[in-house]
Amino acid sequence: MTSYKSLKFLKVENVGDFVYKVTLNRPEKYNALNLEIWGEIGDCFKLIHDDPDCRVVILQGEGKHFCTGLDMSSGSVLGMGSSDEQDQARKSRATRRNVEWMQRQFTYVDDCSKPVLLAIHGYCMGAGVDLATACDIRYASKDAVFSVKEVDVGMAADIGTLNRLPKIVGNQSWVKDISLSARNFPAGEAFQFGFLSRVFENREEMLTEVSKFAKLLALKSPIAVQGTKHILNYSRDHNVHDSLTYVATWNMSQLLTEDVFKAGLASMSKKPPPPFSKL
Ligand SMILES: CCC/C=C/C=C/C(=O)SCCNC(=O)CCNC(=O)[C@H](O)C(C)(C)COP(=O)(O)OP(=O)(O)OC[C@H]1O[C@@H](n2cnc3c(N)ncnc32)[C@H](O)[C@@H]1OP(=O)(O)O
Repeated sequence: MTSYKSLKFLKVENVGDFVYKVTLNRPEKYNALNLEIWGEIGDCFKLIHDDPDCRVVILQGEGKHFCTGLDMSSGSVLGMGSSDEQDQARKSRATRRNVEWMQRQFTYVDDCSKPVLLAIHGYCMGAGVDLATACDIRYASKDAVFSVKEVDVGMAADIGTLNRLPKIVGNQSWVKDISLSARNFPAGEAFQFGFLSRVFENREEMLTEVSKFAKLLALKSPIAVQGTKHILNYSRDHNVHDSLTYVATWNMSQLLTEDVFKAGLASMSKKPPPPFSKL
């Protein structure tokens, strides 16, 4: 069974106060994603999903860059699981399975019950952008450079960017501009179009501020925070009517939490929130 300690390319730290820090840890390759690290991302966020000691995650990259995308030296990712003896249809099915597996690993981040705050520095390319779109809140330092690089390596991006990014920024024209051209664009532009929440002068300042924000979220009711992420994701993927029906049903049970009373009392008396039970 996977544990945090068994992960080779991801460093997972419980930094206290219910905050976990997850670091892509392959700095000598600028955190390029081979299949092992790809799978570890999924394994890690599956664990975090049910971990009562974690209420908020900070995701970052070790070294000079956050992530330069797919590991271009790891051979044909797409051919995995197929053999020369197979006919074309069977080979194609294997390709489909591989792409879906890769998509799933990032979807574990999107579906993770805990909010994932992403701190980007340096390059964020290709699969790095795919991963970023699966996170809940994105920050970057001024030095960050982005590229939806896939067109320049001969493919349509298929791990999330083309699916999630338009919903994040709500601007098809800009998404097509950056995705068709595969051009580099700076953090300021990513902020301007709504991909980032904030841009910081440097990485150090970003990590300090993101840690403060993570601690703030972790002090709040986990029932309320996790419910809010879940409902926002649901409403992103459904129409307003269905989403209203869903949140009414969700809150049939979740409004019965003791947290409503505890948080409400603290809020009314202008006191800091009380400690909430683990979830
Ligand atoms: C079904 C598939 C679904 C997934 C699709 C995903 C697609 C994508 O992610 S597209 C984007 C792919 N990434 C790239 O094309 C970037 C490739 N890297 C570069 O262009 C340069 O490394 C870069 C401009 C980022 C930096 O250049 P610089 O001169 O500063 O450094 P380098 O000497 O090139 O790199 C340092 C070492 O890191 C290795 N490396 C960096 N990125 C990758 C990568 N993506 N894949 C494999 N290796 C990478 C680089 O080879 C150097 O290693 P070494 O030679 O051992 O020192």
